[in-house]
This record gives sequence, C-alpha cells and structure tokens, in this order.
Amino acid sequence: MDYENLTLHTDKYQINMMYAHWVKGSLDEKAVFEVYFRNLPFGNGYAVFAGLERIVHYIQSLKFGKEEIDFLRQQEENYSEEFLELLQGFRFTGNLSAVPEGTLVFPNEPLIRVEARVFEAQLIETAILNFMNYQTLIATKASRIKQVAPNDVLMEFGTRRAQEADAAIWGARAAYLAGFHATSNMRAGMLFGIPTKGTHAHAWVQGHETEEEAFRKYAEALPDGVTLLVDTYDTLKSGVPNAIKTGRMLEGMGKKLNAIRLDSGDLAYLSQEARKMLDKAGLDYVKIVASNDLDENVIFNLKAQEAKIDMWGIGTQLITAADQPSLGGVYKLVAREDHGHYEPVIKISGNPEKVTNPGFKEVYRIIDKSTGKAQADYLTLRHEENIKRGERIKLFDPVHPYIHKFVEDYEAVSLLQPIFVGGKFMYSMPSLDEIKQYHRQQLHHFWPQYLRKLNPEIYRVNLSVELWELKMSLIRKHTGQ
Ligand SMILES: Nc1ncnc2c1ncn2[C@@H]1O[C@H](COP(=O)(O)OP(=O)(O)OP(=O)(O)O)[C@@H](O)[C@H]1O
Ligand SMILES: O=P(O)(O)OC[C@H]1O[C@H](OP(=O)(O)OP(=O)(O)O)[C@H](O)[C@@H]1O
Ligand SMILES: O=C(O)c1cccnc1
Repeated sequence: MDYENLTLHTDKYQINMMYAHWVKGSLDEKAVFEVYFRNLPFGNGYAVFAGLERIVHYIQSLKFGKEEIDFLRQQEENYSEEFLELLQGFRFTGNLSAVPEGTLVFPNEPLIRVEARVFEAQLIETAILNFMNYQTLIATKASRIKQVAPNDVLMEFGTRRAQEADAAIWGARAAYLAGFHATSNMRAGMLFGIPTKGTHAHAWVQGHETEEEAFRKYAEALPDGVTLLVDTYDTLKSGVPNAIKTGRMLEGMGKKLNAIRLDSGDLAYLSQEARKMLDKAGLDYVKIVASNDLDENVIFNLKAQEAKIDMWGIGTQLITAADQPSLGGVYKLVAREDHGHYEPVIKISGNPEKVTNPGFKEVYRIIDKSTGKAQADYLTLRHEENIKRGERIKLFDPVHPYIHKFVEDYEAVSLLQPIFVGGKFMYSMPSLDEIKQYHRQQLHHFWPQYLRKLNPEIYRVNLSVELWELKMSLIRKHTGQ
C-alpha cells in the first residue's frame, strides 16, 4: 500500500462530479474557485495563512496509479474504463494563485484562487481545504500565544496529543512560522529544519532510586546545557534543591545547568520561589521552563501574577486548537466558462454575510503611505485598473455600505501570487525561516488594535464599487427583484 499517494485524498462527490463532466462532455470547461473563510478563529483579529507548501507538493504529486485506478474500478462498477484510462494521464494543468504563507488574512477574501478545467479544479478542493484549514488554524493559535509572550522561548510539545502524525508535524511547522522557536518533534526538525529542544520525562526520575541520583546521571550523560524536571516528588523541598546540587556539580565539571522545568502545581508561586532559590545559590543563569496544559490565556494570567518563567512548553492546547478545533474555510465557484468567456456566479443566502462575492477577483492590501500601516483589504474584479494606477478609491463596508471613506495616498499590495501557471510551478518557494521573518514583518503593518487578543478591532475587507454593483445585479437576477 502506498500511504504517500494523496490523489484519492478527496471526497467521493468530487469523483462523481468529474465523472458526470466526463460523460456530459463538459470536463474541459474552465472554472474559477476561491478559497476563503467567513469567521476568524479564537475571537482573534486576524488569521495567519499557512498550508501552501503542502498544497504545492500535493499538486505536483497528483497521480492516479494502479492502486488508485483498481480501487475506483472496485468501488463503482459503472465507471467506464475509458474514464479510468483518462485518469491515468491526469495532472494539474491550470492556474493557482495564493497569498504567501505567514500573511495576515481576514474573512471573506480569496486566499487561494484556482482557475482550471472544472475536471481538475473539482478533484483538488478537498485536500486544499484540509491542508489550509488546519495549518492556518494552528499558525493563528501560535501567533496568539506569541503575542502574550513575545520575548520568551516558545517550544511546541504537542505531538503525543495531536490528531495523528501529519497534524503533529505540519502543526509544528505552522507554530514555528508564527513565532515559536522550537519543536520537540524530531521528524518535524528533520523535514523542515525547525530547531529541536527537549528536557526529560518523569520516567527518568521515577526510574532511579532517588531524584538526586537521577539528575546527576542525566547531567553527566548528556552534553552541556541540560534541563531538569523538578516536580516528580516535591518541587520546592526536593526538586529544586536537587537541581541546585546538580548545577553546582556541573560547574565543578566546567559545564552549566541550562534550566529547570515545572510541570504541575501553581506555576506562578513555584516559579517565583524556585527563582529565589536558584539566585540565592548563585545559579541566576539557570532558566525556568513551564509546561502543563498551557495556552495563551494561562500564560497571560501567569505573567499578570509575575511568574518567573523564561521558556514555555506548549502541547495539547496548541496542536489541537482546543478552544476551536476547526477553521471553516470553503472553496466556492465564482466564475464559469461560457462560450469562451467567464460568467460570474453567486451563491445566495438569507444571511447577507454568506452571499458569495462573484467573479474573477484580485485582492489588495491598502497601505497608507504616510504611516506604513494597512487600512483595509480591497477586492476588485480582475480587469479593474484604477487601483493599479493608484487612483482615489472608495472604501466601504459591504454589509453596511453607507459606512465609507475615500483614500488616495496608498500603496496597493497585491496579495495573490501566481503559484502554478498552466500547470507549471512558477513560484520561488521561500524557506521556512524566510516565511517566519515575513510573518514578523507582516505584523508591523497593522495597528495594535487589530492584533490584540481580546475584542480586537475589526479590520475591513472592502469591495470595489464595480464588484459591489455586480454582486447586487446578480442578487437581483436570482431573487427576481
Ligand atoms: N498560578 C496559576 N494561575 C493560573 N493557572 C495556573 C497557575 N498555575 C498553573 N496553572 C494552570 O492550571 C492548570 C492546572 O491543571 P491541573 O490542576 O490539572 O494541574 P496540576 O494538578 O497542577 O498538575 P497535574 O494534575 O498535571 O499533576 C494547568 O492548565 C496549569 O497550566
Ligand atoms: O500539557 P501539554 O501542553 O500537552 O504539554 C506537554 C505535556 O506532555 C508531557 O506530559 P506527559 O504526562 O505526557 O508526560 P511526562 O511524564 O513527561 O510528564 C509534559 O510533561 C507536558 O505536561
Ligand atoms: O521535552 C519535553 O520536556 C517534552 C516534550 C514533549 C512533551 N512533553 C515534554
């Protein structure tokens, strides 16, 4: 069994639609789909886009091999052999544009745009959403954690509690690009070049006659810079005193104890007491690591209590996005080919926020030239030129169109970058460290009120007048008004 081939990592209805397009002869008609989400996760003011690297690899590796074809034949006896033969030569030949990983993104703006034969565009929906939704969610969660501990060392410890192996490694990558420093997952370290860090488990202490002996042997065995877990028996009465003894022993050997780790109890109180004890013993250079079901709220609270914690090990809450386990990203048809040109399409809903924005669009970030800060994102139809020429534009809220303003001294940054053109990979994929740096720069483009963790200001995603008018005319057409 080839566990690596993700070509059938799709919902059956995609194959059904592909089959119907093939039977009806419409498989070569072009379609334009956009990926976006409607609501920000965790009550945050922004999301951090991630998942593109995996999407690229997935698109490049698409292949219906023998196993996939045999499986389809066995699933549906009625699939014609001719259709299965066609699938054997399948590859992505369309255009795909996306915002770069690490970009701050907002509801209802296209993050990925697929323009391809409907036959191809349909197959890839499920996997694209799967990768983008999860990785964007975890990068956003990690970014929230980073906001509350901007100067501390953040370590991702989640693998054991992650929703399986793929989530662990891609989650570790998402956390790193959004500001984490390291992961405990060695495979994520090997695959992505993320720095790895680790302490030791309670088992190491329990597996020795005494805690003191456990610490001594561990410190002797490992290279310089170990971290000792001090809460197995009694943090202040035994763990910290034994760590101090070990620290002194290491000094005698010309080495240094790096840190102690607290993994239970009142982390504020224990870290303050441990700090005093370490400082009094002359070990003021020894850092304090905390772990135990941490998230941005607990860390924020611990800081308010003046906890003396320098490094944070964060697992379950981050890797499972425990307070909101999914991002509701969608893949919606916005235009279809009709006699050689694109016909914009809309999906109507009773809820105005759910009515889709029709047509082949571009998305721009409007940066105020005098402040360097983002004012709003702006969706246009692809042919609109005035924004490219820097002409005065009207920004108005699509749900409350009477709220508007005009802007002129701006730079319009086009967010969607060409990734595949005619099936050819055209993007120069940044390294993970470049993505991390780009994400950091992104944050500087936003006023703090959009970035705060609690009740952030809403950053606006506006429509051009032309796009708005198109949307209104399609709504009128389909509702018979
Ligand atoms: N001073 C503090 N203020 C707020 N939250 C804290 C503080 N100290 C610890 N916490 C958090 O409170 C929760 C405590 O969980 P729990 O009661 O299960 O841990 P514990 O009993 O200390 O340890 P364990 O059950 O793992 O031995 C954890 O999420 C921890 O990070
Ligand atoms: O709490 P999280 O944010 O998920 O962080 C990871 C947790 O995993 C480990 O505990 P575990 O009980 O699995 O093993 P241990 O014996 O090393 O404590 C570690 O000690 C942390 O408490
Ligand atoms: O290195 C650690 O301390 C660690 C790693 C994973 C999970 N819990 C702890």
